[in-house]
Amino acid sequence: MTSRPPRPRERGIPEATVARLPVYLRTLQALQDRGTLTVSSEDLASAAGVNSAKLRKDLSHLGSYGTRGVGYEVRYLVYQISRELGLTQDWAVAIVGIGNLGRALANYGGFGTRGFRIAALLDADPAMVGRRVASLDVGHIDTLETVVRDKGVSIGVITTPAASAQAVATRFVGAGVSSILNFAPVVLNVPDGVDVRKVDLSIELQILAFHAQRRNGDEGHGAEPAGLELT
Ligand SMILES: NC(=O)c1ccc[n+]([C@@H]2O[C@H](COP(=O)([O-])OP(=O)(O)OC[C@H]3O[C@@H](n4cnc5c(N)ncnc54)[C@H](O)[C@@H]3O)[C@@H](O)[C@H]2O)c1
Repeated sequence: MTSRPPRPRERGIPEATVARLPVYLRTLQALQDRGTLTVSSEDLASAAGVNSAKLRKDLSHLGSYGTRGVGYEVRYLVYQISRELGLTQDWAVAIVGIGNLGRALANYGGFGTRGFRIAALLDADPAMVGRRVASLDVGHIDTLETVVRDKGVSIGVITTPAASAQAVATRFVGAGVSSILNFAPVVLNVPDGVDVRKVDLSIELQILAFHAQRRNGDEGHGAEPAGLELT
């Protein structure tokens, strides 16, 4: 597990710089929304209302110097500033499939304290759409792309039946979500660069059953010869 990066003050970043970082961030996010990939220090400085020498000095405290002739990469700078401000710890999560399991996860209060915010709940069943679960209105699966964009969803949780899971995963990936937690009993195909974690309680139970069987067998028939292991 990685330790948290030192906070701005711990790293000796001047308070005046820290105070300007949210201004740069807001400006950069507006550029990002317009699809801008890179920005020169002059353009960023004028949009943020500071002079460009000050801006370059501020960003140098973050270890960000830009590239001569290109400027700063907007997306990376958004990430760097967010990280400095400690904003990267909030992960917006969308759950798709608000049945028994999806509802249980949505109602679990422990995610928020760990930086995971359930930002959206989606389902395909018209009887479920519009219902209120865990203080959120369940949205229709057809709105997935909009919801991912508007809520900044970075982790997708799939709790649909197996037959729907691949289609949901494909839509998550298409919407730019590159971290998926899959509870459906199916192997998902995703492109390189997308992380899928699969949770399967039945596998855990089978492992427990295996050990319990060995324990019971040992009690009933005497200990196995030392060194005999299943491979
Ligand atoms: N990983 C585990 O340990 C574990 C444990 C229990 C259940 N599961 C799996 O989790 C999944 C959900 O189980 P459940 O008991 O909550 O089922 P459920 O039938 O109660 O809920 C499934 C929900 O998914 C919705 N849905 C179906 N197709 C959809 C689609 N294309 N888009 C959006 N929503 C869709 C349904 O309307 C329903 O609300 C199943 O795949 C089940 O096998 C996994």
